[in-house]
Amino acid sequence: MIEMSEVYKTYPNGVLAINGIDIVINPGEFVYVVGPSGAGKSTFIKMMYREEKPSSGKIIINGIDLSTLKESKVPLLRRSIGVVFQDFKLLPKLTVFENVAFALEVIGENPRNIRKRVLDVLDLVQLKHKARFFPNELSGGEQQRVSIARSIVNNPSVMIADEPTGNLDPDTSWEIMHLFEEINNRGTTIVMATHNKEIVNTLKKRVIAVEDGKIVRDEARGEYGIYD
Ligand SMILES: Nc1ncnc2c1ncn2[C@@H]1O[C@H](COP(=O)(O)OP(=O)(O)OP(=O)(O)O)[C@@H](O)[C@H]1O
Repeated sequence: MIEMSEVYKTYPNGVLAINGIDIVINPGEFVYVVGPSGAGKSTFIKMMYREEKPSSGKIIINGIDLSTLKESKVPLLRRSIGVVFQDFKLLPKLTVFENVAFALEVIGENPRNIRKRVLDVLDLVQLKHKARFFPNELSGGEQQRVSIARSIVNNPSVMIADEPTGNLDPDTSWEIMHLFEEINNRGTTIVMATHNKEIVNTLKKRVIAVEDGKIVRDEARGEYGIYD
């Protein structure tokens, strides 16, 4: 479960990015975060994986209180949260297999388990046959599928995605969305910031709209709204 209460965030330059947010996201939900550019969507989701800290308020993820979480415990939190970005963030000098395996190597998993788990998730994203390729040998959609595989290899209960289809063409965006749906159907909670109106209005999910750092709309099967 994700819970925020009375969360505010002011950046060091004085910008008030989050202006009082209260929200509960239950296990297994699929939530879109929408709103105009600069509304605070990225800040909102960055606080969920402790990329940013709130200036005040409480954030609890899977029972972990992020406001009191020590810096040394952040890696532990990140293991229960998969993160996917618009620009994939793959390591260019590592193969597809190595990019995905990396997340398990750092936690000291044994090599046999790593191999099995990595091949399982590459199978899920249909890229097992490209395990030895390097990121620059893949299309954008394939790179995003690798980054999704990497984000779920630890079996996280929560997946956070910031504009995951932002760099992809419409057909590829749909493929990626179907993959997210499949992952969600297996029980993973998904919170996704997106500007993709067509997807939000077609693949109906809970919609949280953020404007000026506040939640202005929260609907069970919502619409994108009138943002660009
Ligand atoms: N690191 C930072 N330091 C200072 N101000 C920031 C920082 N990151 C974001 N901001 C500001 O905080 C506000 C919210 O930004 P945020 O990136 O959360 O918006 P967003 O809704 O994700 O926008 P977009 O849709 O364009 O990605 C904006 O005014 C932005 O300029």
